[in-house]
Amino acid sequence: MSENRPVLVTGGAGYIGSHASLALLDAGIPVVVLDNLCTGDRRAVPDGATFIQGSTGDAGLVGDVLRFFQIDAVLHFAGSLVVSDSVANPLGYWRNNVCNTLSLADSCVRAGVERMVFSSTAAVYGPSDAAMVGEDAPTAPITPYGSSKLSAERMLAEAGAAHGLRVAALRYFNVAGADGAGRTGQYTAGATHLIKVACEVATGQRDALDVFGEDYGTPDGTCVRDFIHVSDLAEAHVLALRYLRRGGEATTLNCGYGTGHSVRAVVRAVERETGRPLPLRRAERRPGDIPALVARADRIRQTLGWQPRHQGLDRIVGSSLAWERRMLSDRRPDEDRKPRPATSARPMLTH
Ligand SMILES: NC(=O)c1ccc[n+]([C@@H]2O[C@H](COP(=O)([O-])OP(=O)(O)OC[C@H]3O[C@@H](n4cnc5c(N)ncnc54)[C@H](O)[C@@H]3O)[C@@H](O)[C@H]2O)c1
Ligand SMILES: O=c1ccn([C@@H]2O[C@H](COP(=O)(O)OP(=O)(O)O[C@H]3O[C@H](CO)[C@@H](O)[C@H](O)[C@H]3O)[C@@H](O)[C@H]2O)c(=O)[nH]1
Repeated sequence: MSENRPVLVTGGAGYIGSHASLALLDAGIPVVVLDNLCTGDRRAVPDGATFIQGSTGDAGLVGDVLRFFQIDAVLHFAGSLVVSDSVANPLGYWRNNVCNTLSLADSCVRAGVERMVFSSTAAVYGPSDAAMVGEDAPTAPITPYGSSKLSAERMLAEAGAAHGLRVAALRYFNVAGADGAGRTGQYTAGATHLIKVACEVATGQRDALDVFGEDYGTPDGTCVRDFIHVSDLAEAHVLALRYLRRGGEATTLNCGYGTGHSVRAVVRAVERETGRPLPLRRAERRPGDIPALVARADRIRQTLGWQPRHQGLDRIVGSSLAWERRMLSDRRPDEDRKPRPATSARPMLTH
C-alpha cells in the first residue's frame, strides 16, 4: 500500500487532529481534513492539508470525498469530548460520537475503505482500584461520553468483522502539550482540560484554577491522571496507520505513559515553569470524575513500536505554556484581554 495515498482526517481542525495532521505531513503522507468547526479552528489546519468544511454525518459529502481523493484510510478524531458536558447533554454526545461515527463507517464500507484509526478514550474504563488499567480491564464507563465512545468502538469492531474495515481504536489518556515548533496547539475557547486551564491562569487569561475535589482516596486527595504529550500521541497515529497499511489486524491500544500525576502535581509543575504561585480556588467534586486513571501501556509499544519522545510533566506543561504565550502575543491589540472567570460555578474557598 502506497505511503503517498492521502488519508482522511476527521476533526483535523481540532487539537489532537491538527497535531496528527502535521505528523502525517512531516512523514510525507498527504492529508485531507474534514471538519465542521463546531469546536475546531480553521487556523489549526496545516497549510499542506486540503480542508473541507462539513460533518462526518453528511453521508453524501463523505462518500464524495472518499472517492474523489481515493482515500484508503481514515483517522477519525471528530467527536464531542467534555466529560461534564456529556452528563448534561447525553443525547448530543450519542448523536455525535455514535450516530455520526456510524454514518462515517457506513460511508467507508460503501467506498471500500478498509482502515480506520479511531479516537477512543480512557473514559471507557470505570473506576478501578488497580494501579494501572490495561486494555483487557473491564469497561464500565460512568458518563455518557465514555459510554458513547465505547459503543462506537463496539460498533466499529462489529462492522469491521462483517465488512473488512480494520479499526485501530486508540484509547487516549489525558492529552496535553503543544507542537514543539509552535505550529499548532490547543485553540479551544472555554477549554475545560486541567493543563490548558492552569496555563491560561498562569498567563493571566483566567483569575484562578478551580481544584475540583481534594477529598479523593488518592495520595494528596486530588484526582490522578496519566498525561500524554500530544506530539507523542500524534506519532502513535502515524505508526497505527502504517500498521494497518501493512495488513495489521484490528486492535485496541491504550495511549499513555503509565505514570500518574495528581492535580496538585500539575499545579506545582506550572509553578516551577513560571516561578510564581498559581492562584487556586477549592471547588466541589466535578460530576463524572474518576479518582485515578493511569494506563498500562505496554501493548502500544509492542504492536506499533511506539517510542515516546516528549515524556515528563515539566515538558508537557512547558510546551502548553509556550503555546498560551504565543497565542497571547499573536492577539490583535484591540482584543479583549480581561481575565475570564474561572471554571467553577460554585467556588468555596480562595487560598
Ligand atoms: N483531549 C483529550 O484529552 C482526549 C482524550 C481522549 C480522547 N479524545 C478524543 O480525541 C478526539 C479529538 O479531541 P480533541 O481534544 O482534539 O478535541 P477538539 O474539540 O479540539 O477536536 C474535535 C474536532 O472535531 C470537529 N468535529 C466534531 N464533531 C464533528 C463532526 N460531526 N463532523 C466534523 N467535524 C467534527 C471539531 O470541530 C473539532 O475540530 C475526540 O474524538 C476525543 O473524544 C480526546
Ligand atoms: O479546571 C480544572 C480542570 C480539571 N480539573 C481536574 O483535573 C482532572 C483532569 O480533568 P480534565 O483535564 O478535564 O480531563 P478528564 O476529565 O480526565 O478527561 C480528559 O481525559 C479523558 C481521558 O482520560 C478524555 O477522554 C476526555 O476527553 C478528556 O477531557 C480531573 O480530576 C478534574 O476534576 C480541575 O481540578 N480543575
